[in-house]
Amino acid sequence: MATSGKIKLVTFVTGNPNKLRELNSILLTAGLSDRVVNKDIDLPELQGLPEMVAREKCRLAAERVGGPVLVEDTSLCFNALGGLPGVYIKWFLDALGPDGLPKLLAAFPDKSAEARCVFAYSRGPGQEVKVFAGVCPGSIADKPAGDNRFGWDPIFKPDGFHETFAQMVPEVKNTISHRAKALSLVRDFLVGELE
Ligand SMILES: O=c1nc[nH]c2c1ncn2[C@H]1C[C@H](O)[C@@H](COP(=O)(O)OP(=O)(O)OP(=O)(O)O)O1
Ligand SMILES: [Mg+2]
Repeated sequence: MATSGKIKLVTFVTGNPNKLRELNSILLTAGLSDRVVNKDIDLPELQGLPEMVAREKCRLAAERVGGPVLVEDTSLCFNALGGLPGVYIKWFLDALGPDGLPKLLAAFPDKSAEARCVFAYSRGPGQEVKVFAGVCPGSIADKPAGDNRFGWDPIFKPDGFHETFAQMVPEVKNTISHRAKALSLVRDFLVGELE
């Protein structure tokens, strides 16, 4: 376990292959994708504020892996609902599906929303946890549109675009998304952290 100096590899702990694919393509352009390896460990997720969820996930991942880890937690916040479903989006999506989510906003004229991504990094068990957040403002479409490959992508339209994330080519999503914004901070940090 590295406690000082530089590290060789970081383990990105996630069970979500779509997150992994996006991370790899975003970090590839920075020449860092071969320094991040994946492990699918089912970690318990404390619920609460997004940053705390990511920090706790990271602390547990570091204990399980015994070395440098990266995790992330993603939220989808509907402004008319005071930020809900937020960190609970996974359970709302599982229960309602992408076509059920817009119905939560049926009674509200305000369809605005924010996609939020918080990455958390630690060098190992008991080590400091650093967080990197990215936000993408947008709105919730009335109906799903596009490729139904990744979560709520078919109902989220980022501001400035007429398409949902699911209708975009990956290069565009990966330039403007919540994950891309958080990963640009992660990338700058990892450049100094990796040997
Ligand atoms: O860019 C995205 N576009 C569409 N959907 C997304 C995105 N990013 C996460 N999602 C979905 C996955 C999960 O239903 C929920 C977040 O929950 P979250 O706990 O962070 O993800 P997860 O459990 O799938 O993977 P992990 O093993 O990293 O915890 O939103
Ligand atoms: Mg999860």
